[in-house]
Amino acid sequence: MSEGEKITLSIIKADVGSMSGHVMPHPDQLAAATKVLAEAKQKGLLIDFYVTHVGDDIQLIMTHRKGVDAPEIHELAWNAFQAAAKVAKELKLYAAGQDLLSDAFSGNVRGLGPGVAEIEMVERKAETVITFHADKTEPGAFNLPIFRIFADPFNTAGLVIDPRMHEGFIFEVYDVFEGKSVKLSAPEEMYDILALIGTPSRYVVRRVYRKSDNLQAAVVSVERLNLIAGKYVGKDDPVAIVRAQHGLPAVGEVLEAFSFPHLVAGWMRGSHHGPLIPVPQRYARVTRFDGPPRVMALGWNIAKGRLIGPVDLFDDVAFDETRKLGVQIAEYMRRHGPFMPHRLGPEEMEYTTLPAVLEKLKDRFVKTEEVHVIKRHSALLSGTSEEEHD
Ligand SMILES: O=P(O)(O)OC[C@H]1O[C@](O)(COP(=O)(O)O)[C@@H](O)[C@@H]1O
Ligand SMILES: [Mg+2]
Repeated sequence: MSEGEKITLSIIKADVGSMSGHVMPHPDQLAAATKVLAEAKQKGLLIDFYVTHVGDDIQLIMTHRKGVDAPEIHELAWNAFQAAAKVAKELKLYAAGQDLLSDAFSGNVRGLGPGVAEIEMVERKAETVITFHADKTEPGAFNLPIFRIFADPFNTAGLVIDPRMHEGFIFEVYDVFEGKSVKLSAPEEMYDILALIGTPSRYVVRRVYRKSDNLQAAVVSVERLNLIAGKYVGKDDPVAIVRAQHGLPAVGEVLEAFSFPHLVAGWMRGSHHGPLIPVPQRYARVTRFDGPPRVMALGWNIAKGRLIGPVDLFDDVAFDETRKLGVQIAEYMRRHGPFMPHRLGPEEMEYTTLPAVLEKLKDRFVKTEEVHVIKRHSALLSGTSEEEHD
């Protein structure tokens, strides 16, 4: 590979079945996916790859020269997931093939169930990259930390101190309901950015670019499984890629944004809020109430497409207090049982299995006197008659 040649880092992930409910995949599933990718590496389609999991989601981390959205790479990932799903079926694991929403591959895994984060880059002298892998949550879970990494000087000292990033960053915000995106500039438009991304169920920070030279610094998967399937099939469990160092936030600045276990949606049945807890690989399995939501960070250097690493970045005692606080918050939220704000609000519950339950009760509602009282009261307030108000 010559200097300045472009390579692509792709993470494609899916839940294709797991052991003991939704806790973690079986090692044979990882082995089956690894075999498919190893063959592709031997044939020269991939430069390098790494297979891992967070909770019940299998993560394919791949480098190649095919660019983003390349049909060959997406098909390869699809085949790897099919192989892992086959193992899940043989072992009678839970939810075998869950995220493979179609029987056939059709050129691109986007819209078929798996989550995708890809970035094409010209390798820098030392290309430091962090991949984030979350379980029991949605893509908007990355909004808060990504904002803090690239726009908050209280998190990222480099925004103030380093002239190479002092101009700030461009945020591409994606509306998952409309399929539209808008580019906004930080710090000038940071209140507008927050006006959108403070609603993480709808607006997701999809890509971030350094303003001075348009270098792409981050990408987040935006697939919302339930919106694709039209019903609840499992949670999105997003992934993200963040490039670091040398004119970008340092690795420590990137990780710092995860030192606060903020509340995210997606815990238990995709229907509850809980803290996002940063964990090392050994804790990347979800048990309490199928959670709480968690995120793993892997550190890499990329050398002519070769993946050097990973470093298990949250495997640091300095994150112990975050984890402790996260567990306390989890305990506090759990005590609300089926009540909001632990359970998601009605708008988001539309995309879970709750509507089927509410449907059954629909015909048992009868009009009551109180309604008239309320109507009369509203009519009085608005100066209309009760009939007019109807
Ligand atoms: O009704 P089922 O099939 O048991 O599914 C419920 C399961 O769905 C989940 O929300 C799935 O989580 P994932 O999205 O990580 O697969 C679990 O919390 C829960 O156990
Ligand atoms: Mg999952």
